[in-house]
Amino acid sequence: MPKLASNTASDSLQPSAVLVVSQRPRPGLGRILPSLEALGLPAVAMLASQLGDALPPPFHAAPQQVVVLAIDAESVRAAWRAGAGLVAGLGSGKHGASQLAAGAELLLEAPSEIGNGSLLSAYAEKFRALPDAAAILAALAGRPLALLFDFDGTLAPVPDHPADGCLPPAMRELLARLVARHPLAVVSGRALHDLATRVALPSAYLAGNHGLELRGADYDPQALELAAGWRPLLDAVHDRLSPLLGGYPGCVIEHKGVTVSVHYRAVAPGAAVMLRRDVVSAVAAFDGLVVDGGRQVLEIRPAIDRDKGTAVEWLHGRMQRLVGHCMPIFFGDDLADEAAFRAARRAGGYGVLIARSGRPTAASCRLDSPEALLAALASLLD
Ligand SMILES: O=P(O)(O)OC[C@H]1O[C@H](O[C@H]2O[C@H](CO)[C@@H](O)[C@H](O)[C@H]2O)[C@H](O)[C@@H](O)[C@@H]1O
Repeated sequence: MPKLASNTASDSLQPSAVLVVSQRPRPGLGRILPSLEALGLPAVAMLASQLGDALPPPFHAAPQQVVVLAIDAESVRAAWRAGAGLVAGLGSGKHGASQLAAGAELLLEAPSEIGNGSLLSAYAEKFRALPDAAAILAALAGRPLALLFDFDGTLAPVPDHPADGCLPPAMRELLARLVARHPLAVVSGRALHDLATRVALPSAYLAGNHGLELRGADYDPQALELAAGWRPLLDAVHDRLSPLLGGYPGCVIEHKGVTVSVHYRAVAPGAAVMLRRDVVSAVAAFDGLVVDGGRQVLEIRPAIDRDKGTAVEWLHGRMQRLVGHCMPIFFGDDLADEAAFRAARRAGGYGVLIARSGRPTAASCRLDSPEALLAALASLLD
């Protein structure tokens, strides 16, 4: 069966589910699920070892859309690594203190506190009031950093048409100065050759097609070979979708070699709902592909463990081999950037969300726009 991912664009400040997580099986845990469900959320209990690098998808929730109620410190750490939207602890005394020390953002001392709604309000407040990244970046000036950027919506304004995305001259000039001090990468959903032309910074690392294509001071032949093997399938899905999407005025289909984007920014809103449904059911006929949702775009890609997060891990590893320890900071704006935020966070760095207002995210701070990013980055040169 084809795998259809459920990465849909939602800016709601309400979580989609609560996971009750413990390190060891605890038969009594099921008793607290009804009080969580009374908050209006689906709730399931699971073991910390089931969380892995990203949360499993009960109810098709992305990690940042989930609250974890952790029963012990190890579960707090596992939830944090997996990118849960909010990590709360449940326990009192020393037990609770160890959960706070492990990174719990909120502590409920007893199950009776579940009903007070603090889980939901802490979740909404966290994302409504994401810290200003400008102050954080200014404090990092002079430290060894690895700077990793998304392209569209982050370094460059989102264009009306895919062909029009371009790096503003002031941003290019600033990046050229930054790359002389810090290893720097651009990690994009665009094809690598397209990205390389638009970025035009010879010493920057590049990742195209959401991490399926990588380019740096050296190459990763394994990743490139892997990507090439998927081309025939992507050709076939492109050929299937092209005539279908001809019936949707304004729709743009972009074949990027190993992924395909369907842009519906200019499609009438009512028709866009049908377009999304048609694309998902057409792709379901092809084994081995997933459809991810972005902002006014559907991204069709191979169902393999490569994304912007794996790209950040690979690039950061390469950079550290060249320059020694450096803290990764990933700047991004869209849902595909969440995996990269999680990877930066796991490596002890930061994600910076570029957005006019907060939304559930694994980023730890926010800037309003590419223009605000330009100003904040300049402080790294002070
Ligand atoms: O990962 P990124 O660098 O942010 O690239 C994501 C996609 O960017 C481009 O699409 C963007 O512009 C489109 C034209 O207006 C718009 O429809 C879409 O919503 C934007 O995301 C690019 O064309 C895609 O290939 C990238 O995957």
